[in-house]
Amino acid sequence: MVMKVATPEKVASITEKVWQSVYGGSNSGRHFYHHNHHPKHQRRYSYESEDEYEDEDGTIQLMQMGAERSKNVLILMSDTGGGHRASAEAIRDAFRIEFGDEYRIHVKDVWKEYTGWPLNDMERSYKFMVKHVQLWKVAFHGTSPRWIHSSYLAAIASYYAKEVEAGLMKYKPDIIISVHPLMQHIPLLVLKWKGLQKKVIFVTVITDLNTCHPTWFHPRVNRCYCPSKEVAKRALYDGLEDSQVRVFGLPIRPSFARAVLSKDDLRRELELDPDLPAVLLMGGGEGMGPVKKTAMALSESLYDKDQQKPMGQLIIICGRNKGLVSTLESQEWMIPTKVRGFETQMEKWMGACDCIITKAGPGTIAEALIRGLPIVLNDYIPGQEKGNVPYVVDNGAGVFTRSPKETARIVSEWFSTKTDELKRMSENAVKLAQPEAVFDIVKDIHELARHRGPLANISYVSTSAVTS
Ligand SMILES: CCCCCCCC/C=C\CCCCCCCC(=O)OC[C@H](CO[C@@H]1O[C@H](CO)[C@H](O)[C@H](O)[C@H]1O)OC(=O)CCCCCCC/C=C\CCCCCCCC
Ligand SMILES: O=c1ccn([C@@H]2O[C@H](COP(=O)(O)OP(=O)(O)O)[C@@H](O)[C@H]2O)c(=O)[nH]1
Repeated sequence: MVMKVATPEKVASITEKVWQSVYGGSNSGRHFYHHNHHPKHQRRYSYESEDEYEDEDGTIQLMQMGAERSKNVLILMSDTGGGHRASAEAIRDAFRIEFGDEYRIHVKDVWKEYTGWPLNDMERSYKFMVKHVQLWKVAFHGTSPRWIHSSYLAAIASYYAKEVEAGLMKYKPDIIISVHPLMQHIPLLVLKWKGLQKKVIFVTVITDLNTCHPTWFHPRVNRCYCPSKEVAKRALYDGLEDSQVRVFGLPIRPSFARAVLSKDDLRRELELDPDLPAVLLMGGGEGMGPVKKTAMALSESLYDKDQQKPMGQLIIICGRNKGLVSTLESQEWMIPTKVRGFETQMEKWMGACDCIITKAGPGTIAEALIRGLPIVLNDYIPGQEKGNVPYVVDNGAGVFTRSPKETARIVSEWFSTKTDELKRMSENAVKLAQPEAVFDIVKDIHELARHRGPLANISYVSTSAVTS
């Protein structure tokens, strides 16, 4: 039985009252802990027959003695781009849909919460590096050899061992899922040093479609979920065994996979023109790439000068790029145009449109394929996104051009003289889509957990043994 009661700081007194109402009498002999985020605080985690800790929303969870305990799943991610969080949330939602209360999911950037530089600042460092493309190229390719990244990450692991340990143990994970290239080596080393490697299930879910960085492949994971055959080949080449590798697709939010959406209804809801074909323009979670130039070119090309009326409409989603929103909001448009910031219901905007223009982000590509949107790729980040271009183009689901004018020309042809090409690409996109991937992944993890038997008796005792 799981009880939800009120929240954080007065934990001990409230919790004691609830314990009394559940068990009666005193709670002596049981441990109640204040969850202080500071890593230096020593904690003791007892995990056998009762359980109490803070939930995602700050609520305290109590488990009754002898009751079947929900299994804790910790999903490790970082907001370097928008794709890792989107995949993590997709996995969380699929667990809830498939298994309800059987699993308790925590989506966390443990590095940010618990460690120090450079791990706690990856978002900013990454943004800086990808803005200076040459720097990112050197970092990406320079760290590809295993001996370089393994020794680098091992050094960081030993420096931050205690903090990482505290960050992981706060969630008492039975299962750890990494959806980030830099979150295999460090946690696996810390688990090994703590003697927990065989008790905690550790899986990697790769969120790059093709040319991913070798840090994704760690030989000691229980499973490595690859989104494509190309990535699986790389995993096997890098030393993983067949038994570790599964290919289901890239995990996309269930709202994309299972929603039945009508374009007419969506256009009404989103206040779009009901009849004009619509193009969606975006640049990942951070609004990257040549968005402004492309928008201006589209405003020209989708205006029919002879008939003096628009032949299409434009929706621009800028993600977290607030500067881009304000620049675009101050422009004048010749066609109906909507400028939006970060949207939480991407499936609706994609469902209301007829094609998409985006940089080669794997999340956006996989979502667009599910919605059957032909794709114009207008940019890619060197390294991990480079291989996404042939993935889309060679499968006939889209085209690649860096030129905003060329992009605008292609879209205006799709909306006028080349509607058959648009239709064909849309069909190819649907063929390539893997909407069920996220469900296949969580079912496979569930099977792993079932075969592992009862996971409930891991005794998490925070010690200084790791660092010493
Ligand atoms: C001998 C030559 C040495 C070269 C000198 C380099 C020094 C090290 C500096 C930086 C390390 C760079 C790490 C590169 C590995 C990156 C692996 C990778 O694929 O990362 C991708 C992610 C971002 O995710 C992607 O986002 C995309 C969208 O924007 C898209 O969605 C894609 O699909 C996603 O996969 O990148 C990162 O998370 C990089 C974070 C950079 C952190 C930089 C910290 C700087 C300082 C020290 C490094 C600490 C970690 C060391 C790791 C070194 C070994 C890999
Ligand atoms: O306003 C926005 C913009 C983007 N996204 C999501 O952010 C992810 C972007 O991931 P991608 O891999 O395409 O690129 P990244 O942002 O990692 O560069 C996708 O799931 C998008 O649907 C979103 O939810 N709202």
